[in-house]
Amino acid sequence: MCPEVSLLKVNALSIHSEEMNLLSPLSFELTAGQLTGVIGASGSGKSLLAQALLGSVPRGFTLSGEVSLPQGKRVALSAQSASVLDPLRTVISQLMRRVSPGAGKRAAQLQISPKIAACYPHQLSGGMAKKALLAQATWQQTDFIVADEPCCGLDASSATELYRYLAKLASQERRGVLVISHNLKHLLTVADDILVLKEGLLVEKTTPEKILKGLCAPYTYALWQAIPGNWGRTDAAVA
Ligand SMILES: Nc1ncnc2c1ncn2[C@@H]1O[C@H](COP(=O)(O)OP(=O)(O)OP(=O)(O)O)[C@@H](O)[C@H]1O
Repeated sequence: MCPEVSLLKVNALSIHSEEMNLLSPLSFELTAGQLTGVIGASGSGKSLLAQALLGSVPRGFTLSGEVSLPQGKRVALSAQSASVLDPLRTVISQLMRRVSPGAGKRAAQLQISPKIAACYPHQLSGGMAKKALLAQATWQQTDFIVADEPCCGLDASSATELYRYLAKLASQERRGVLVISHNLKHLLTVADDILVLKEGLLVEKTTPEKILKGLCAPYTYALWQAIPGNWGRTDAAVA
């Protein structure tokens, strides 16, 4: 078994203006070879955190704090919206610009069909666009991948397949993978750690094991109770 190497350190990262805090100072570490989930209600700051990790903030806001990576390590973002794709290029021509050795194998795993490959962005369904966005991030062969809602819009079996693929990127390729998701049920299955955000604040960094035992913050527990099938349940230990 490979020893775990700390890959990415976040120290007091925040997004703010004179009037408001969008992301309050938060600190955590992400580890190579692990999949970390980010969960929280809509508007809790998940996408802002993803952008902040890559040094980007909304116009009029300031980024403070530090994101440090070992020298030579890089981060790729699989964005939430397909608007980041070049509207004038087919998916395959955009992917080939980032191609690297081994990309063919990953294309097969991600099942980028010839149909998706040949599409211009406006011709993609929501799920097809998600696969194209994730492929674009993984093909860059970076040491760290941030995937913002990679499975939103996918059918259940494609989503399960994609979560398994993300977990393999971490466990087999020893990459650090951060997955932002509304789907706590999937994250409980694949994540090593889970960051819980609420209104721009980091509630806690916890683990699926702790959540399933109910050993978590009340807000995290409420998210667990919101999973269809858990409504009204108070026995987290048998999720
Ligand atoms: N450009 C912006 N200017 C001002 N406020 C913004 C901007 N972008 C995001 N926000 C605010 O920051 C907060 C967090 O937004 P963010 O997109 O990170 O939420 P999220 O947790 O990813 O939500 P969702 O799950 O719905 O995608 C929201 O209240 C949002 O209104």
